[in-house]
Amino acid sequence: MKITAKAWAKTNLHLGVGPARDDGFHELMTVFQTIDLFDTVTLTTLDEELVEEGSVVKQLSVTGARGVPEDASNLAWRAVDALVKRRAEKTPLPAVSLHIAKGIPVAGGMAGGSADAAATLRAVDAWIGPFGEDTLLEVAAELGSDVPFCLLGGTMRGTGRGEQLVDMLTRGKLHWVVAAMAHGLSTPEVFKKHDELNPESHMDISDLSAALLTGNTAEVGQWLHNDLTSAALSLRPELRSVLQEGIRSGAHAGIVSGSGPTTVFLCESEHKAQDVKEALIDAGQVYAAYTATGPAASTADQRGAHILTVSQ
Ligand SMILES: C[C@@](CO)(OP(=O)(O)O)[C@H](O)COP(=O)(O)OP(=O)(O)OC[C@H]1O[C@@H](n2ccc(N)nc2=O)[C@H](O)[C@@H]1O
Ligand SMILES: Nc1ncnc2c1ncn2[C@@H]1O[C@H](COP(=O)(O)OP(=O)(O)O)[C@@H](O)[C@H]1O
Repeated sequence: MKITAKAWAKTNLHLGVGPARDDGFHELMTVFQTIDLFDTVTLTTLDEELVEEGSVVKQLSVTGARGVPEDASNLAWRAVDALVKRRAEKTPLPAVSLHIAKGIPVAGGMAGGSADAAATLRAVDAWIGPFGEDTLLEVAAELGSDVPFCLLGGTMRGTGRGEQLVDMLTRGKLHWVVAAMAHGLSTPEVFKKHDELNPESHMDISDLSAALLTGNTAEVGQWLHNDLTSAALSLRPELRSVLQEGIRSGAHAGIVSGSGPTTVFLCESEHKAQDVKEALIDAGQVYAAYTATGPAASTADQRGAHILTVSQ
């Protein structure tokens, strides 16, 4: 059996970071949105080999990016193990291989690993499920704070450590430029730097929520905000001039995506986004730039991680 699932990248239209909790995570007030860069994960059963104990994953390969682990530390591998453990029956299963085709910048604040975990949960669910949406969401939250959102997609408010999700109403599509850097940033390091710098927390999303309802891009642009900006800029001072170049070349607003170092720019139209992308590439500071729209999908069954193909 061969199952391919797809999951979108995310950005945070608002990322308010509250105090660190006893478990080390920070209380968040965030607005997630999918944007239409994506990874796919293909799970293939290796029917000649049955596994009675330990992981059913025997191989993992990655194309489209460097620096992604190809062992049991990969979030997609961990997602298979975590969901297989939830089976009521403990009968042996065929071994599987995983292949990840990356289109989402790695360690870029765009939830690439979380997207792969979410796509893998959908693939395993199609293989040996159904487990039910509640179990999938529970396992997703065990795997990482961003994984539940990657499973559901769309535009959602995230609280707690980001795993408590509520749908948000939005109108129309937003046009984005995504500027990726050659080297990623570690999320825990960015939160650590944030704690050292201790900037003011912004936990009010009412203006952004109202702007999203109008569908007016300039207004949405006015309320984009990320509390991790000072930490990301302190670790990567060159992001300041990338942000300036995006605005100079015509974007309404630019922000660091999540923990960075990817930056995202909100533009009035697809045409304007193309101009901003070219200006960013010409300025020579970014590794790659893409145009994208958010929220990513136009049909309900594709808004989060979803199955693309199943073959016997
Ligand atoms: C910052 C955000 C914003 O959406 O995304 P990225 O920019 O990484 O994509 C997320 O909060 C990242 O989520 P995710 O990447 O799933 O993080 P996790 O694996 O759960 O946690 C990794 C580490 O990040 C820190 N962390 C994460 C979430 C949170 N609410 N508080 C934290 O302090 C902790 O140091 C934790 O050990
Ligand atoms: N499937 C995966 N794709 C990308 N990175 C992964 C994956 N599994 C584990 N990782 C590890 O997670 C780190 C963070 O990657 P990623 O999820 O892309 O970034 P972010 O947390 O900034 O959104 C990477 O440096 C890599 O070591």
